[in-house]
Amino acid sequence: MVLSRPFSAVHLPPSLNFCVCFVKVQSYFISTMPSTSSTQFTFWRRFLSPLIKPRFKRSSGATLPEYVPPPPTNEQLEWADLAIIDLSKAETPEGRSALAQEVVEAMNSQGFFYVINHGYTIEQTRRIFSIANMTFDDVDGGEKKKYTGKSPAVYEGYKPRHTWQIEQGVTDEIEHYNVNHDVYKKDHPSALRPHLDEIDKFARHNHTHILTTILRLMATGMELPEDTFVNMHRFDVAGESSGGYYLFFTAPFLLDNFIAVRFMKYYPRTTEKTNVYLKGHTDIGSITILWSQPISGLQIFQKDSVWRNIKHIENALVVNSGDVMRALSGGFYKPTIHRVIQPPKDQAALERLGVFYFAMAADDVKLASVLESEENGSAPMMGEWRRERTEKYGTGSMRPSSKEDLVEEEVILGVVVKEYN
Ligand SMILES: O=C(O)CCC(=O)C(=O)O
Ligand SMILES: [Fe+2]
Repeated sequence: MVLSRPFSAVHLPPSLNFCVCFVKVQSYFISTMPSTSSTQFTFWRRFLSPLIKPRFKRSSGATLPEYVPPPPTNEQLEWADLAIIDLSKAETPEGRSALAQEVVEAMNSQGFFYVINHGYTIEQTRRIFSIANMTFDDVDGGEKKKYTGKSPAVYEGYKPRHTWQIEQGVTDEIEHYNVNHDVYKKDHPSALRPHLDEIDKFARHNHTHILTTILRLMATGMELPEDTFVNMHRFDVAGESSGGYYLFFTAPFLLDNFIAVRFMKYYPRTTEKTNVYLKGHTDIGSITILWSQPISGLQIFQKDSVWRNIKHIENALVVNSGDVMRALSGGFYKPTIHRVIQPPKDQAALERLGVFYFAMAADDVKLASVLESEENGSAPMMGEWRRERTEKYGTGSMRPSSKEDLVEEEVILGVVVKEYN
């Protein structure tokens, strides 16, 4: 540790000198913190950022290899009949109250819905898919290793293939790259750096336009004040804190918000052991925004106990809610079980590229129903839930349910979590 720079303010009055030294030592401490843990926080980074040497430069103008999406399947699968929410109608109060009812109905019937007119053009969306593809195809193994998430409790950076158990003796073929919604919070592989501003805009658009509108519609659908859920999903936790003594000195180290853009690539399976690529599950977080892509395989488990397929709609979003919305809404919005199986024959040999925005509440949000007036002491905090669920996922810790066939389960923080085969 080189102390000469942090302690270079020796000509200032002692009290000021102490402050400068304190801040600089803090800044050194924070800049060296392991970025995978929940101890590295936006507030301090923002506050001290002028004092921290940038770890990489932004640049732009690099060419982006174009990803050409494959055609949709020609096979006649059994498709789920999902509602289409036209987000452009949310611009007026009348439009919003009509859409809120549509969202409630869609959530109660299928649990998934499409969103169109979300504000991104086909060209903008295609560029994001090109960036996603490049993240897997144009980064070498050494760099991938360097940017692989260090903790199983946090989805950050790459998640390599073969880290989850699908069934006995079968692991996953899925590679991730997770980007915190605060895109500049961490360093990224060199191929991605010229495109960080574009990813940043994408994260902000997903958050401030799409997620926020959906959360408002869901609150309105429950006759709650429009911003009830939005307030729990602040883009920048620290930016909204009041700056009181406690928050200033303590809470920033405890708070974060693990909303992330996720790029995902499924590689074709070479073993015939199972056609399941991602086991039936409900999502850990609150809202999942899936940018529709043409390779089939995503299925939802419907009320008549039939798995039905999600059809691709060009430049639409496929939206669903997860465990967190169930908790916050007191069961009003229940998550729908879904899985990914091997794509149909005409697509089975293709790689399946996905782009997502996974929203979670901020770590300091208690996962209790907003309808309960009494404080629910046993409800977990978002941060605990996120860490426990993420850490246990795919480890094979689930056990067969004694009540339901083909279901495995375990109890996490007092909540029964299930997976479906
Ligand atoms: O790849 C997909 O289509 C869905 C993935 C998914 O359900 C998930 O990552 O939670
Ligand atoms: Fe999912």
